[in-house]
Amino acid sequence: MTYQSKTRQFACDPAAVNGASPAIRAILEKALSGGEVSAQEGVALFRADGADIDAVYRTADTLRRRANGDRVSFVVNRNINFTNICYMGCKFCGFAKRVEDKSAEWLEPEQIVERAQQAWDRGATEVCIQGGLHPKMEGTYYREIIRAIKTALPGMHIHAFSPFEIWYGASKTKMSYREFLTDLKEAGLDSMPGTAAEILDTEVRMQLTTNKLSAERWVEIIRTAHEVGIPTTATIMYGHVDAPEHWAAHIALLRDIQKDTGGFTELVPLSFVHTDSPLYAQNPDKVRPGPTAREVDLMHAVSRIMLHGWIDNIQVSWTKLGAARAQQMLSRGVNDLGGTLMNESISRAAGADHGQEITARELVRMIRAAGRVPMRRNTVYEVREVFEHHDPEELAPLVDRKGRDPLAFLEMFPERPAAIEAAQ
Ligand SMILES: C[S@@+](CC[C@H](N)C(=O)[O-])C[C@H]1O[C@@H](n2cnc3c(N)ncnc32)[C@H](O)[C@@H]1O
Ligand SMILES: Nc1c(NC[C@H](O)[C@H](O)[C@H](O)CO)[nH]c(=O)[nH]c1=O
Ligand SMILES: N[C@@H](Cc1ccc(O)cc1)C(=O)O
Ligand code: SF4
Repeated sequence: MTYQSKTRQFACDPAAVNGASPAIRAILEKALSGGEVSAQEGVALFRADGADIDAVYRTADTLRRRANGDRVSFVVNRNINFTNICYMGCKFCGFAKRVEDKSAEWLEPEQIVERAQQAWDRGATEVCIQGGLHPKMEGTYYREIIRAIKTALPGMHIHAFSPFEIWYGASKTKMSYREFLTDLKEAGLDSMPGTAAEILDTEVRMQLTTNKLSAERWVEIIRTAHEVGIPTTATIMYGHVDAPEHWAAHIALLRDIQKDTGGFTELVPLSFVHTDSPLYAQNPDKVRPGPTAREVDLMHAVSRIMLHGWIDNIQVSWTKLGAARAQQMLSRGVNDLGGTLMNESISRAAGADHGQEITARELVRMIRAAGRVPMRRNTVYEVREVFEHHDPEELAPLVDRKGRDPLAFLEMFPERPAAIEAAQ
């Protein structure tokens, strides 16, 4: 079955393309009238300059408004990295530690459940769980984590395990990807992060990592997840040894998968954090220190344009960019600010300094300050509450589980609870 696009529309908006050069104008007009921007045309958009850049941004903003209106969404969630012990040696990663390292961490199922329970008590609807590929870990541990959480918190959405972790679990249990994914779904896995994608290009991957899942396997596992009914996010990690050709091909590949499966919920561009990354430290002449500001703007805008009608949620990662830049991306085609996260570690381990958590209240304020309407969603983009009123006193009491107003509930914690603060 082919997934049908819901938001393809066929009206060009001349104001968006005013002032652009003929070549760029033609591409943008095609996008605005419902046509598909090819990978080659995507490269031209990534290379846009001068007045062309503004036309790219205006087009992305117009398409964003058509797809999402004025709403900007976010999800109340907690990030749980159950181990940072990993020997895969991805060169860009500052998160992985060896068993003997002082900061090495391993969480038992009870500790994971305890963190999930604290998150639930603060109004979280999702736990986002990923970890290192611990050499001694049993492949059955992934299932164990899911069962432990679902037993204690049947209503918590479990967004967990990258395709690389699925590859690892399937190899260790000697199951096929389909069997392993079906088993996890049966245990309660609700959706998966589309991380481990990095850049889906063999030559780039060879420079980033020697042991990581190939691009072909990433695609195979993602397609299988979608086929067995597990939706996933999609990511691209950019700004290191890559170029516009890789970005446009990567986005076009995601679009092709989506046409077949409809299983992607969103795209999250992840800017490479170079500060404490071995990749940059070992080769500062060849590796870029993350994307430039212009590249960050264009990545969000061109993703919106190329994916329009196929993946209509473009998320900005505040952990990579910080709140102020994340807010600016709302005029570059972005309609989602991701999760509150509570404990962010992967970006911090690579040297990012944007904090561990943004509260729901802060996100609401950020979105309002950008003139948009905040919307709390669940992981699969179902609306949970819309904050239409600009006066916080007027906020309709938007009721979540057990009749509780989750924002009122969050207010009970003006400070982060000590247990959350202490958790790494
Ligand atoms: C740290 S891994 C955890 C899951 C699992 N170990 C894996 O590799 O799939 C999750 C993702 O974090 C991102 N990441 C790691 N280091 C990064 C860095 N220095 N800058 C930006 N993103 C990074 C990568 O996209 C990676 O796939
Ligand atoms: N956990 C991290 C995320 N997660 C993305 C969202 O919070 C969420 O899980 C998704 O929106 C589900 O729909 N993003 C980061 O950049 N860093 C994280 O650690
Ligand atoms: N944004 C990803 C998860 C993620 C986790 C850690 C990162 O460093 C980056 C991304 C997802 O939900 O699909
Ligand atoms: S990106 Fe994932 S697999 Fe690679 S070293 Fe880091 S934690 Fe391990």
